[in-house]
Amino acid sequence: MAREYRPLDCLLHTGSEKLGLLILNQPLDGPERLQLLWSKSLIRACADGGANALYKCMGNSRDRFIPDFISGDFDSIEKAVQEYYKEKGSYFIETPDQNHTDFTKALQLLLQRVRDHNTKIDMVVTLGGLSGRFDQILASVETLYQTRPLTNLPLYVIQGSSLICLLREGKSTIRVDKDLQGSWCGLIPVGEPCYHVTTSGLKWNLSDAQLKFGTLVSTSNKMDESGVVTVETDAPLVWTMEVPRLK
Ligand SMILES: Cc1ncc(C[n+]2csc(CCOP(=O)(O)OP(=O)(O)O)c2C)c(N)n1
Ligand SMILES: O=c1ccn([C@@H]2O[C@H](COP(=O)(O)O)[C@@H](O)[C@H]2O)c(=O)[nH]1
Repeated sequence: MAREYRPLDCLLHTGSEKLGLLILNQPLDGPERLQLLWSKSLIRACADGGANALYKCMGNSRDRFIPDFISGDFDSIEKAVQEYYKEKGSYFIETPDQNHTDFTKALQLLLQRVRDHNTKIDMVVTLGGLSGRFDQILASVETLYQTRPLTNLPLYVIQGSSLICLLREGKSTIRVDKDLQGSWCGLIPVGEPCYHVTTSGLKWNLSDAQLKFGTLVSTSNKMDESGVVTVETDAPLVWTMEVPRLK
C-alpha cells in the first residue's frame, strides 16, 4: 500500500491533524506560521538555540508559547532565554553527545516522548534546518535518514519557502490542495542512489529511471494540475517542494 503524505495541510487553518513541533536554531519565518503550527501541536520542543529563535519571534506574547522541552548540548541557548523558559516550566534535557546534531537528538527525544505517552500525532514538523550553514542543511537531511527506523510518521522540515521530507522505498502518494501548489518541486537522491524510480503527477515524470548524483537529479520540477504525485522508488528519496506564503 502507498504511504500518504499531505505536506502542506499543517499550514492550513482548517483540518484536524495533530503535530509534534520542533524548532531549530534558525530565524523563524514570523509569528503567524509559528502560532498556527503551535495551535495544532500536542508536543513542542526546541533544539538548543531554537529556544532563542522562539523567544525572539514571539516577542511580548512569548509567555503563551512555552515549549514542553528544550534539549541540546546548550552551547547556543542564551542565558536569559534559558532562565526564562526554566522559570516558565520547560523541561531541560542535556544531550552532550558530540556525534549527533542537536536536531537528531531532539527529534529522537520527541519521538520517544510521543511513544511513552501514547500521544496521537499525525506528523512531526520541524522549523529551520534548510538555511544558514551548509553542513547543518545536509545534517538536517541526514537526520531524516537516521530517524527512519524510529517512526512511521511523516517528518516534514520547513524553512522559508522550502519543505523537505524523506520518502521511503516503495510507493508514496503526495497530495497538495490545488490552491497551495507552489511553482517548483524536486526528488533528490541524497543518501543513496535510487535505481528504479517511477512517478506520476509531475511535469517531468520518471519511468523506471535512475536518480543519482552524477547521473540525474530531479530539481526544478513541477506538479501538474491534479495536485497528486505518486512516487515509486527502490531506495529512500528526498521530496522537496515550495511552501507558499499563507495569510
Ligand atoms: C567524523 C565526525 N565529524 C564531525 C563530528 C563533530 N560533530 C558531529 S555532530 C556534532 C554536534 C553538533 O551539534 P549541533 O549543536 O547540532 O551543531 P553546532 O551548532 O554545535 O555545530 C559534532 C560536534 C564528529 N563527531 N565526527
Ligand atoms: O545554521 C544552522 C545552525 C543550526 N541549525 C539547526 O539547529 C540545531 C541546533 O543548533 P545549535 O547551533 O546547536 O543551537 C542544529 O542541530 C541544526 O539542526 C541549522 O539548521 N542551521
